Amino acid sequence: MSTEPLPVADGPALRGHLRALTRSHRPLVTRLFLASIAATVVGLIGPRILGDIVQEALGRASVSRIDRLALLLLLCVLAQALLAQVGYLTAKRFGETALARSREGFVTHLLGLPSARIERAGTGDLVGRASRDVEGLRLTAQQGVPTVLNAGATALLTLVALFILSPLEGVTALLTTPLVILAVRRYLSRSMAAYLYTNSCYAQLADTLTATVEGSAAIEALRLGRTRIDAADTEIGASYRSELVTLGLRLRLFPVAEFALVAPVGLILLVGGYGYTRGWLDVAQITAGALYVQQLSLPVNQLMDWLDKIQTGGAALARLLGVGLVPAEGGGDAAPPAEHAELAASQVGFSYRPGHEILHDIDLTIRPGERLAVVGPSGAGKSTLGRLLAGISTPSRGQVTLGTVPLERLSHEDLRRRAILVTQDQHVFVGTLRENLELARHGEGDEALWAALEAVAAAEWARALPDGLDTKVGSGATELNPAQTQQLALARLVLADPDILVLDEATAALDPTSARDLERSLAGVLEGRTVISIAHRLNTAHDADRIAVIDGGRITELGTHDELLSAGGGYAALWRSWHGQS
Ligand SMILES: Nc1ncnc2c1ncn2[C@@H]1O[C@H](COP(=O)(O)OP(=O)(O)OP(=O)(O)O)[C@@H](O)[C@H]1O
Repeated sequence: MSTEPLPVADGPALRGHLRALTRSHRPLVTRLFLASIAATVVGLIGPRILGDIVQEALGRASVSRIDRLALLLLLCVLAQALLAQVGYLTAKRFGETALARSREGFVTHLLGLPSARIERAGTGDLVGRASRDVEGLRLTAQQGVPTVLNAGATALLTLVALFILSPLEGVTALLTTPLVILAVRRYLSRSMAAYLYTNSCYAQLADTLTATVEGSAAIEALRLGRTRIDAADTEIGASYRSELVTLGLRLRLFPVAEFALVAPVGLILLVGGYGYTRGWLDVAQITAGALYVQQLSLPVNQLMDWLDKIQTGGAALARLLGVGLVPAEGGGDAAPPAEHAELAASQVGFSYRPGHEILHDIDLTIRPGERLAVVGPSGAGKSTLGRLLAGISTPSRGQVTLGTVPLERLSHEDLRRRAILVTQDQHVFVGTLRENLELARHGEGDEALWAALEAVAAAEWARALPDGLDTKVGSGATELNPAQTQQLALARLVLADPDILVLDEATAALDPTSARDLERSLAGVLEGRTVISIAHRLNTAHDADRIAVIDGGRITELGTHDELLSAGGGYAALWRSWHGQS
């Protein structure tokens, strides 16, 4: 199945996000820079003092003067360690805050994603972003940001100190810099795309593995094991090749960087020696200069090392921010229509893929409190129509309105209060039975929760649970069977108390007797609400006020059971054959 990955934020969007983050944490960033600058400045005094000690020793100065200089040197080292620690902790705090904000933004956008868009993206893409990318960003934010900010400030200030000490030595230290700039530019021009590609390869691999695990029963039945292994091998091969590309980029960068760091120390000594013979430099300057250049290698090495990991973190952040580029669904701000408004579809068409319309020209008005059954052959478009009438999907053309308001213009909360879809695929969340019920409506007392369970004939088994409402249910705890899971979903629906219910084969997971029992007990609960039942048992249709027959994505018949029977069309034939059989 072809997927359409979620978007990825581009460079300007990424920079905008980082700028906004920095602006919103200005005091923290200011403290970070002040601490880094202070640590570096104090650190730069050390080599200078060491140079003076050498100079004094050569000049046969008194031992007490050298002692004083040594004590000063010790104080400088201690002060530098202390300030560097403050800088590192501040940077870590900034990194953690940035990580938390990015994660929160990601989760918020994720929850607002239209379900149809998630389906098109495939689970692997989302799982990859939520796991591998979040982890990549965590590493960068927790370790990379503090290291890079500190190392950057240290390298810059060390260079400034070198120029103040001796411009000749400063220029000498920069002789190999163009080489590094060229290598880094070459690396950066390719690395972001390469890391993005690597991440997408892993997402594709996760997709294939997830689909294999989910479909394991079908794969075993159809003997498709070899095909799935081959598919996974292909994805692993692509991931491996993408890793080779990024490894090649790193292998071309690091040797150049190493040379560019080692060479200036030798150059400074050469130039220093020549300068000393010509009287341009003294021994203190040469000693301090060589130590500064040596001192530069640690932050520059750290920067080089993290350049790579920052790219991975940047690619991860671009993918996390990309989720926010998909317009959220149900974000409408229209005023909710009056209670018990009419639900109407007018000239509705719907396509999952452009150019492949599934529903055509649907015109349907459902009165408040009406019970409508939707029947038709498999693949006719019944579930799709149910999703449109519950506001889960938005029509590709035409409108579904509640009163006068199109459903997509209602806010999430208003829509959830007014229309709910219940399908046969229900989920038990890991937690207590109470928590599972409270998902529908928070803060209800036990009485209301039991009344809801009672309404769907679930109270008996719920009371038999070891801790009643406080029993842990779901995977790894007390497992509920399909019938109980469905009853739990219906109990949630009773609590949510919407005007409109769309039941998409909601009782299909139950055996016929339990289904009929449940439908009977639900009848009281459904009283007064608009109910659209997508039915595969024709008795549901028989009990409805009206029946819509869908065939080939169109409403082919619409009327009461008796009207459709006397019309002698497809429904009448279906009813006769079903009734004959039963
Ligand atoms: N997520 C999807 N992406 C692409 N096509 C889809 C998707 N869901 C359904 N379809 C296609 O849309 C058409 C209508 O599907 P739908 O599930 O609405 O029919 P249905 O009448 O409810 O079928 P059934 O009774 O078998 O559930 C089918 O051809 C189906 O393959």
